[in-house]
Amino acid sequence: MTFLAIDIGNTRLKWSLYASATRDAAMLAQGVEFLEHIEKLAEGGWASIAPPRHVLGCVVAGDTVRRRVQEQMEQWDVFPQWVVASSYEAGVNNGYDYPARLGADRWVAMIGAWHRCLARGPARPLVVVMVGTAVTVDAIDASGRFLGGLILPGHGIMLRALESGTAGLHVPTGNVVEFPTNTSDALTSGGTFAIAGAVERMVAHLRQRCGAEPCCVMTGGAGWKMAPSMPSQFELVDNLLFDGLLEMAARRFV
Ligand SMILES: Nc1ncnc2c1ncn2[C@@H]1O[C@H](COP(=O)(O)OP(=O)(O)O)[C@@H](O)[C@H]1O
Ligand SMILES: CC(C)(COP(=O)(O)O)[C@@H](O)C(=O)NCCC(=O)O
Ligand SMILES: [K+]
Repeated sequence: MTFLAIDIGNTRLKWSLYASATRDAAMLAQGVEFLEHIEKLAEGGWASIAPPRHVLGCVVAGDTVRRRVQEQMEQWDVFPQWVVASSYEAGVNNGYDYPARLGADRWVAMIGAWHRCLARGPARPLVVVMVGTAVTVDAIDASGRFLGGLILPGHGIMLRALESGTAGLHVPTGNVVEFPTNTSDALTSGGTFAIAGAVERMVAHLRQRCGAEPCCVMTGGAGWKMAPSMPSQFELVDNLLFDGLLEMAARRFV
């Protein structure tokens, strides 16, 4: 009864195989593939795993990528399900104007984070930050309603935008410092504090809106880069998307 969870972002595909589609399932195998290399999954990471009984994935990288990944599953007799954000799932209400237009990865991350915080105590408002190709900063109130969220460029996109829009900003990666005194540090610190600042504003807005201190969770491939510069209450969670997919799978595949 193994279960394969897949998270396809705009840069990388992440997958995780579980012994069952249940909340505390044992993880059997995990892998990461850059989108340029997803044709190799069937003969690479997925060649040696037992055929999964269920597959649930979220994809924000477009239909062509999704089809290419599905082709890699033809060796198995399984019909993958792909998450589409809806108006309600797994305890979370979706306040987006058009619920289905919310990125599936944001929806899954919020559901994972919501249950993670609930497992620790009474419901609190929640801020979920995902630092991937883009950065998203999403807010949920203490009743489980997604109130709305921010989308920002990620580190790579910010740097490329500055490089292509100016004549003099082609420099190596720098360090994050409070008062940068060279171009490299100025660019790296600018990007990092742009993200940290947006996050601080969202935490403040949510605290004000709900009148309670939010639970704060961060995830994503570039989360470790942001961690030292984040407001102190943030917890970095590597498997948040997979936690969310497991929550959903436990309800779908019973
Ligand atoms: N080893 C790495 N290789 C490439 N990018 C990395 C690596 N470690 C962290 N990153 C950062 O993580 C981002 C990709 O994170 P990820 O969560 O996989 O994004 P997405 O979900 O959008 O595909 C990259 O934009 C990069 O900034
Ligand atoms: C905001 C995103 C581009 C983030 O993508 P990622 O950085 O995870 O690759 C993705 O969630 C997306 O395409 N969302 C759809 C638009 C929306 O959420 O409003
Ligand atoms: K992502």
